[in-house]
Amino acid sequence: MSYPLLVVTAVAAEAEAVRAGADPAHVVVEAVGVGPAAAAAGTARLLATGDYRAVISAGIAGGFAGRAPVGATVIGVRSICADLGAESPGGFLPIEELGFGTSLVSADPGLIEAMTTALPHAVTGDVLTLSTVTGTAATAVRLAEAFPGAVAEAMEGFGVAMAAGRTPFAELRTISNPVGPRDRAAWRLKEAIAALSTASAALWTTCG
Ligand SMILES: O=C(O)c1cccc(C(=O)CC[C@H]2O[C@@H](n3cnc4c(=O)[nH]cnc43)[C@H](O)[C@@H]2O)c1
Repeated sequence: MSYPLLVVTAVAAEAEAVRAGADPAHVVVEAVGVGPAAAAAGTARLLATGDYRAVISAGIAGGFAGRAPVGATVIGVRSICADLGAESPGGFLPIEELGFGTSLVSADPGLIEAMTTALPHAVTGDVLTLSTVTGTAATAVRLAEAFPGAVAEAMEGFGVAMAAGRTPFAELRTISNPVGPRDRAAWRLKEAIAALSTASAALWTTCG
């Protein structure tokens, strides 16, 4: 028998949605906190204390205009830490240009294939990880231009991916709000959580 799949979320509401329809013998779901540091620390702790065949970072996210609308399901092919680097007079310098490693983790191709088969209507693309949620149109435009493959932004994927190391990794998101001017009251939390539950249940039929 193979090891279970580990799904890491930020908050309990996301974990409950992901658990829907999952067999706990095959899928373990844990909420570890908001942001890349909490995500990395929580994932590392879980991987050090149990055996898992793969790790998925799952939850809600902001969607880039014209790429992932509110209510969409997103499969992250790459998780990119968009604010890891340095400012310079000429603009943002990613960590790669500083010579200190990587800001990008590619998802496991086998997981992506299984997820796109289970979720044929999902949007596939890069998911940005940010410690600060985008709250202005100017930042949304800057990020969309700097990351043409980015369809969504959230706060945990890259942290989970870095902790996963050689364990196969992927990111699953459902869109609660557009990336742009902050309007927390307009976030479609209920709809995004429902979409996360539906997507997860579909996923467990093939990946669970
Ligand atoms: O208040 C609630 O009921 C509730 C239920 C589920 C989730 C939440 C959250 O606040 C989760 C925070 C989580 O959301 C991700 N997220 C969502 N939109 C964005 C965004 O535009 N930019 C960055 N992150 C976003 C993020 O991963 C947070 O961990 C509340």
